[in-house]
Amino acid sequence: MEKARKEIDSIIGKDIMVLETDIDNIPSLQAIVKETLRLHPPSPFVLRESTRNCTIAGYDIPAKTQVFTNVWAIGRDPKYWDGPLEFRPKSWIQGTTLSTFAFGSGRKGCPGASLALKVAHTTLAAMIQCFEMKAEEKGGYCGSVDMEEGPSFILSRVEPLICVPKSRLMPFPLYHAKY
Ligand code: HEM
Repeated sequence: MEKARKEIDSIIGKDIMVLETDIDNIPSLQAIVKETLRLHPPSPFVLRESTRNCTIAGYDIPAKTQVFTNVWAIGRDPKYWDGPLEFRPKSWIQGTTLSTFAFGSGRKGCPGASLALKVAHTTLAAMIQCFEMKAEEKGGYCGSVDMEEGPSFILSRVEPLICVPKSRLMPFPLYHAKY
């Protein structure tokens, strides 16, 4: 997060607010979003129905069977990821050939993926630029976040995240200053 903040401060500065068009120049921000989607895909399963009898990984699947792909487990598989349970955005910056399945894949893949990424990148960039966040834990603000997830088809944390934002910049006058 600190690396992304430094990139935003050095590329965009503190006088104007980060915009969607700046995102291509902030690689660490894109890496943070990809790494978050790898470890915590909002939709942990992708569902398909087999059109004919087939065999997948040694399992015989009859036609018309619903098959769940466990996107959450693929993102944490030690066969593919070094330190799979650690949050390592760096591996995306170093140019991994791997990808995230958080948006599914193929013809039925999420049609909203590029919109979702644009919104996530721009919102996160503005939050990092404008605020320092402190996470609340058991009555105090310790700065760490409990990411334990509860069982569900849409992943959410067991403990809700409560953050206190501390302003670093005044966004609105800065935003207007660009026009
Ligand atoms: C972080 C945000 C999002 C995530 C993680 C996400 C994830 C997914 C996943 C995993 C699927 C199933 C893909 C598959 O079966 O291969 C899906 C389908 C879909 N998503 Fe998203 N999505 C997101 C945002 C959006 C947005 C912003 C929109 C619309 C503006 C959208 C619209 C759809 C639609 C319409 C489908 C069904 C596609 C079909 O059945 O052919 N999604 N999404």
